[in-house]
Amino acid sequence: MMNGFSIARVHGYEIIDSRGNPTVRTRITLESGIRATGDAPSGASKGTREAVELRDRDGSVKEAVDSVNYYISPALSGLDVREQTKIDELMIELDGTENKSRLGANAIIATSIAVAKAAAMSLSMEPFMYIGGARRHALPVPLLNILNGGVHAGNMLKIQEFMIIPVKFDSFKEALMASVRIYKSLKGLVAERYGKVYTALGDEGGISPPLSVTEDALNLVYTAIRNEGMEDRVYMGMDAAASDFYNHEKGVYEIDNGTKTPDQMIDFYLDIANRYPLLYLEDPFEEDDFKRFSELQGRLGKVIVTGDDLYTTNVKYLKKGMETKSTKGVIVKANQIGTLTETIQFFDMAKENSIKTVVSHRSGETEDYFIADLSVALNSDFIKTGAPSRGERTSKYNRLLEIENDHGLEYQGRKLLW
Ligand SMILES: O=C(O)[C@@H](CO)OP(=O)(O)O
Ligand SMILES: [Mg+2]
Repeated sequence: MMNGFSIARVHGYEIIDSRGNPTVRTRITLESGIRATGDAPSGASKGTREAVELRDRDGSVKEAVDSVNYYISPALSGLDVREQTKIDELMIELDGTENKSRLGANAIIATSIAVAKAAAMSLSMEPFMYIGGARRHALPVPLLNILNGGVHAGNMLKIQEFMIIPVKFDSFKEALMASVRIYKSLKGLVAERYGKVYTALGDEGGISPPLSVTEDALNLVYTAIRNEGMEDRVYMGMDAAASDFYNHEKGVYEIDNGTKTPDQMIDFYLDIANRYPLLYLEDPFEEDDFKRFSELQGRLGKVIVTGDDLYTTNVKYLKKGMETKSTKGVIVKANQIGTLTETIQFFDMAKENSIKTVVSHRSGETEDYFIADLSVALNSDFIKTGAPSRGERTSKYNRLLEIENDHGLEYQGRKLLW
């Protein structure tokens, strides 16, 4: 039956992401006249098990846009926009492949997000309240990637992300403002040590100084934390994104101007955790080495070893990770799996098993702040959304500030000190 919640039109078109690459935007128009959009973000250091982002040979996403306009649109027309699960399942069925390679995960996730936003709007609800329902809502601890390496930067650092984690604060705002001070202090340090010309930013807005050795980057970040007198309240994190510097033929990691065997990598991380206040370590090994993730997690105690490329937001691989006790943390990226429904299933499975959750952006983002709402909706422990310096990252931070300002929710930081 047609009502105000019925989908009148689903329209896809190309926009650009933060690297200037074309990506998919879906706009949903309801019979009531309400309109909402959803954008597909895009990764650079992708896991091989991710759902497929359809990209044409010329770099455009015209084929994915066609999927929205010629396949998804007619199938969704007339459906009640509040039926998120039914709509997501319909798109999965319409695609018919294991990895969403026919319609494209970019076409499907943009639509899935637009559906949720349109439903929230038509109920006059904040997206986080609509998606989270009766769940407890709280503000996540941000993992701020303030120094960039790997495939996100032009330097020779192999570790992709060096993060600060403002845990011991009473509010999200205080935590964020302290982090901004550390970020600025880092920028000053780099200018002082290498010259201002070296304060260029990487893809996620972190400084990308001309370094090649992990230790130098860690030292810079820790010095910035200490310069601000924050060493008792702010921890450190890294995303190695190790699949990107693993040499499959030789079975070694190419890092710090040399190579390390997987066992040497374990010692390398243990040593870092001994000398720095490391709380978080993402993708320390290549994406098939569940066994070493588990060994490292066992030996690192309280450090949250986290799987990103390891799981690709897919319950199938999370189950495997749980069997092998591979990690205490998971990255949650909606476009890795392709629908909101599957993303939430993955999130819930992690949470039910006491695994720490990190709702995350991609290195190619748009200004849409949807993941900020998603993190609050699901009561995620962390949000990973880059440095506090570029619009596509600050839109998420500013949305979290807005939610805190308007709803005064609790900050997850103190609770994390288990
Ligand atoms: O590895 C990661 O965690 C992400 C986001 O930081 O990078 P990308 O989107 O390039 O996969
Ligand atoms: Mg990662």
